[in-house]
Amino acid sequence: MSNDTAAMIVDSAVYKTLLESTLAIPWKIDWETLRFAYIGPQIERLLGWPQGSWLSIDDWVERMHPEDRERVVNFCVAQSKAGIDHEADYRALKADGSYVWIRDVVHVVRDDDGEVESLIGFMFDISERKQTEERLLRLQRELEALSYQDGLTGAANRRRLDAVLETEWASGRRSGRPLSLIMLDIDCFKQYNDRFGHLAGDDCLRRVVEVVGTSALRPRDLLARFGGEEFALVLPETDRDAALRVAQRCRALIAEAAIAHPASEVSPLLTLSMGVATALPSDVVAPTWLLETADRRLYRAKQGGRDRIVAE
Ligand SMILES: Nc1nc2c(ncn2[C@@H]2O[C@H](COP(=O)(O)OP(=O)(O)OP(=O)(O)O)[C@@H](O)[C@H]2O)c(=O)[nH]1
Repeated sequence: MSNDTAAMIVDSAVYKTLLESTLAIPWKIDWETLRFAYIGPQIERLLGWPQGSWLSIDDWVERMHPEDRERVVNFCVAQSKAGIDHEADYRALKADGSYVWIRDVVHVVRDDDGEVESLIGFMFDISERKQTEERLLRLQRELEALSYQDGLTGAANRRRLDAVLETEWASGRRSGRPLSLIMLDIDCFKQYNDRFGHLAGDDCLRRVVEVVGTSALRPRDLLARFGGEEFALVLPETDRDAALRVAQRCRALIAEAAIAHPASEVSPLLTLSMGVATALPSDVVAPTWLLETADRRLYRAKQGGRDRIVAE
């Protein structure tokens, strides 16, 4: 044995030890036969399938989450055919039936003629990273939801109301369907607070949201807290008569809820005043027209003695 050969044998033993002692799992696939030429023994520790059970690319495909399979296989095959190094994240099936997130980093090896000869790569266990990513995504979604929600009542907040009004206005302009808005305000709420205290006032606001929330039943309807004890109900694709019926239902539901309000000037039970506005969204009038008109009508409902609806 020459010194060079002996050195090569020592080198390959060193490489093998190095490869098989890393957390990343090395592998090699022969491109012509699509069979595993090698896979690190660490694979058994990670996935539970013995080293010798990885025979062909089919074993790799079958041990992949069905939802990831098509995307990952199509992508890897296309990149390999094009001779492009690539990486893919997917869930690998463990022998116990659970899944592990894997990042496969693939190098395409070509022969002297430039033909693809084999694929070599490393599989990395990225479950922890994925879990962190998912946690962050969940937090982000929660934060997003919170930033569109009124903290006290859980109704949509002013920001969400403005955004929904804009999109529903645009949608109404396309569809030619009317958009309605009801402004609702609790009657003599100052006296309620004065009588029962601010915390009881907060509870009352929550209760009103709960009750009014059941009066508009379509998925696109939106109840938002406009500020203080004033709320807005957005009713897409709803004409004036239908909006008036929703307002009447609100009034009836609040009466049915029978929230005691002995300090009210209007009734011993809590009541609402409402202004209803309907528009055919067009380029001429802005969505603020709805807010202003409903608010003006609400003011007239207050002036007219409260506990009433003004719709024109
Ligand atoms: N508890 C509580 N009260 C609030 C909140 N926001 C606004 N208010 C109270 O709502 C009351 C609104 O008073 P006004 O604007 O005079 O209205 P009102 O007493 O309902 O009278 P009318 O609307 O004319 O019937 C004030 O006392 C505010 O302090 C809140 O988040 N919680």
